[in-house]
Amino acid sequence: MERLESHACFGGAQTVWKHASEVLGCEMSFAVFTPAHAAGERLPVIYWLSGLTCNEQNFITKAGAQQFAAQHGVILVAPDTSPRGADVADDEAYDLGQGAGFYLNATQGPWAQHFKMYDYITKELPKLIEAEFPASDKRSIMGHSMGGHGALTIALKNPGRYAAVSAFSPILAPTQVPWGEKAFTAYLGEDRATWAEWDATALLAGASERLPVLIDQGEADPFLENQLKPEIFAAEAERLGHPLTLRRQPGYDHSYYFIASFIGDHIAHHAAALKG
Ligand SMILES: N[C@@H](CCC(=O)N[C@@H](CSC=O)C(=O)NCC(=O)O)C(=O)O
Repeated sequence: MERLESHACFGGAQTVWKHASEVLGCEMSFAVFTPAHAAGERLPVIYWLSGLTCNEQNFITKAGAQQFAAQHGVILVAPDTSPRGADVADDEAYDLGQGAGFYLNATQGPWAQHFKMYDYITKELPKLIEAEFPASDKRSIMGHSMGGHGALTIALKNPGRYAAVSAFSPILAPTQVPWGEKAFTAYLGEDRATWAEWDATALLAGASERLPVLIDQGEADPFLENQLKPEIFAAEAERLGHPLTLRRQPGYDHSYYFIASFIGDHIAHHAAALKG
């Protein structure tokens, strides 16, 4: 593991690291904010999953989350959104390939060789974080857009592993919208039956844990109607009695200005669950 950046930040440290990922078969960068803490203290960890076109930098430079993590004594981990490199499959479009890993395990060529973001986020990364940083095994997960959906699917597929889950402007029914249909066809193939295990709305019915979901959604988000579709997820959550707080925020768009406006609420929500 190599440290690429280190900055004093709200009494703690914002660092960026590079390591050779066995699961993804490439070098990966990830960011870690570590608040001030006592020697030997182990802190809970919130994982943040970013959206299309992002890498580990977007969240740490735009969301303003560190001040709240410092207040609550939680570590923040923000990985890149896909495998990267000249040897890794890619596409010219912003919504497929590098920068668009969708937090699933691809089964189709040419993607299957490296695009195993689900295994990376749920297995390899937490193992590394809990071995190399002052991190406990208490974890929660949140994200934005493609990453908001990734956070939801990962929490739903791993009952008991995450103390809390939340999302900003998540893609909520990817098997029914253009971003998801395009990516799932490429990564998982034409057989839609194989898509359901990676769709948050489809996963709700089989969830064995009714972990409360917090979602913030901007009403002025240009992707709201065609790509995000919170109404589909909300209807399924209501049908199943799955606890959901869906906050529709008038005037806010899809950007990190929106995330920065409400990230304090999300970190407080996660900290309460992680320390409860
Ligand atoms: N370039 C595209 C849209 C790209 C975009 O809006 N990316 C979002 C995430 S979208 C869902 O996963 C993002 O987080 N961008 C990075 C940022 O720092 O804002 C287009 O123009 O349509």
